[in-house]
Amino acid sequence: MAAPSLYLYTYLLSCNVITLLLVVVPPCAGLGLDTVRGFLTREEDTVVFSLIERAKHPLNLPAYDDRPCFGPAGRHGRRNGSFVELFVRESEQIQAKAGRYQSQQEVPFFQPRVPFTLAPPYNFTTDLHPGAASVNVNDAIWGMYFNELLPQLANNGSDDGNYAVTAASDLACLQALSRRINYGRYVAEVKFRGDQQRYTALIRSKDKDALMKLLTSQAQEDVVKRRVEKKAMVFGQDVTLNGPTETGDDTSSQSSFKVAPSVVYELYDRWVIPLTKQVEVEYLLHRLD
Ligand SMILES: C=C(O[C@@H]1C=C(C(=O)O)C=C[C@H]1O)C(=O)O
Repeated sequence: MAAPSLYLYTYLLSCNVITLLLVVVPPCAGLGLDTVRGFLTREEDTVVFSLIERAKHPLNLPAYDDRPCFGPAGRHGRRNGSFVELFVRESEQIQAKAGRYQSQQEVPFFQPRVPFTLAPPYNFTTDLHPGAASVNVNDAIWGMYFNELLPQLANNGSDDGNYAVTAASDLACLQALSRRINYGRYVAEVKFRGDQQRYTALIRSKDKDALMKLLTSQAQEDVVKRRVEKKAMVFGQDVTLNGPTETGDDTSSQSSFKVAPSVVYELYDRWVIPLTKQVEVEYLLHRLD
């Protein structure tokens, strides 16, 4: 049985067919720049809606206190992070058990402690290079979300004690942002496959600046920022059956939208796009591992 395949292999190799196949056919066809950009465009909807949801609630500061007056005490009587941290950690555990992180598109903020047992296994596609697949910037996303974005997002109402609902909204925002930003791994994979020679040279010389320059498209970034600002205007209107929508034409003030479109623009400008590009560079640096 083995002999014919060995002969065939030797014959194909001698014709350089295998080498040709390996070079011309990428290991996972079907992933292209249009496809990955289409994914990012759809993710914008999820990000904007999650921000609109969180903006319904007041800040609810006690939920973010590292020494909360509620929640289980940790070992030696020490508190185990804030209520929100606990909420995210435990929610991720059940989602890990249900298989969420079997997909490479999903990256948890905390290491899952439990095996995936709740659902039948699914054969997720593995488009990423194994040596680079674990690259992510979830720590930076966590800090940015709580320190920079949330204070601009939450409404000005007083504490309503509804911490579980507030934390669930935070989790939705964090997961949407994480999926969007860490999807930079897929974008980088596509760009690498599209220009292997140039990327390989820069990866070998570990030239981060040149990699950043090569993967950047300023025109695309401008489109993305203007589009998310517009989505915040369109999705953030009050819809009524009588006459035109009550708010939301381009001349309305920022405060008449559920989330200020300028906050969404700035979020993408200062954080989402730069962090996505950071993921792309980090991924590429491990692309030949
Ligand atoms: C994601 C891409 O790579 C970079 C990052 C972008 C983004 O985060 O939206 C947009 C353009 C590029 O500078 C891309 O080319 O689409």
